[in-house]
Amino acid sequence: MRGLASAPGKIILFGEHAINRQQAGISAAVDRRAYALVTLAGSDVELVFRAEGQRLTWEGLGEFRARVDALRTHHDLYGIRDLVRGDFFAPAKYVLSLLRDRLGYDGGCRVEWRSALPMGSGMGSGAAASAAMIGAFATALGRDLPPVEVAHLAWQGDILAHGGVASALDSSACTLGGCVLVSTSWPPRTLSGVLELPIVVGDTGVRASTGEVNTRVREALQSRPHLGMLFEEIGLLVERAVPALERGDLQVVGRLMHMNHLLLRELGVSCPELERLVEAALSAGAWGAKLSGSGGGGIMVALAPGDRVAEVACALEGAGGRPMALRVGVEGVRSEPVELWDKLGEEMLQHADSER
Ligand SMILES: C[C@@](O)(CCO)CC(=O)[O-]
Repeated sequence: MRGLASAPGKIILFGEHAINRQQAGISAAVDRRAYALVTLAGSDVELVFRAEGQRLTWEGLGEFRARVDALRTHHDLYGIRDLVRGDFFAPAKYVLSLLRDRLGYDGGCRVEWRSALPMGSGMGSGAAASAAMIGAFATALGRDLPPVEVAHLAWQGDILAHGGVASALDSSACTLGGCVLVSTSWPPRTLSGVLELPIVVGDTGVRASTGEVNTRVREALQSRPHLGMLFEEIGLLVERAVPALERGDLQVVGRLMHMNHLLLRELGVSCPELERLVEAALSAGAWGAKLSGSGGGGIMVALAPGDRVAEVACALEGAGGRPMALRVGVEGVRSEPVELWDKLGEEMLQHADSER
């Protein structure tokens, strides 16, 4: 029995880092997807992504989960970071072990991924991979899991991947799709009327692990506690951004995005490459631009008047970035026909949504 599912990547419009300090944030799904194929057979668990692979038993997976749970109980963030550093599949293994309990399946399985999302770029590659795996597993078993439950399970993987503390910003957008407001109360709220945002994404090409950037932020806060003020200011921007987004006042949204960027820069998570791209986007007429994701590299997003989008993309390229024309607010996790798997070559992965 086989099941195929896909989940979109994400951008963060507001609130990265502050979201992990009691503030709200806003993320949106974008049309680059991760795909997972689950084949139910045998008795072992096999995980395969590109040249990497791991084979283990459910018992081994249970032991792994117990180790993670002990570290989480003791809030041992360095322990979690070290565990994950050396194990590419750690988040998937953790989610899979939770999923096994939820679905009551303990036969063998092989999970394979193909993804159009660059890793360490701030596009939610990990959350999308988890969401797609959960969706594919449920599909293979002919079961239906409510999207909010998938989002919650995928979030558990991000907690590991992000070094012990993660928000539901990535997992919510990658699972529920659309544009979501994530706050301290569960579940996240889907924002209405914001599907056609004229967003241009610029990739710096610099890769940074969210877990490592999060650790740097935590250490910076220990030595300079006054930086904590920045999170409250970001929270205030989110409060203003929600109504502006819902009434379609994109000029205001753009200005608020840029203010968010300045606060993130003060926090120390920007880098020269991101600064160059943000500056280029603004000079080319964007209403606003900011880094998106944990920072330290990865992507930035610019919100621009429709007739400036091409110019902004051109400016990003001129400043050394790779512009991406992405649709924002696309569908979340979904089952796919299994036959699609063999067609997922490089070209298809780049345009997987637009070709449907
Ligand atoms: C930096 C951060 O806020 C965004 C990661 O995409 C981390 C998190 O939300 O877990």
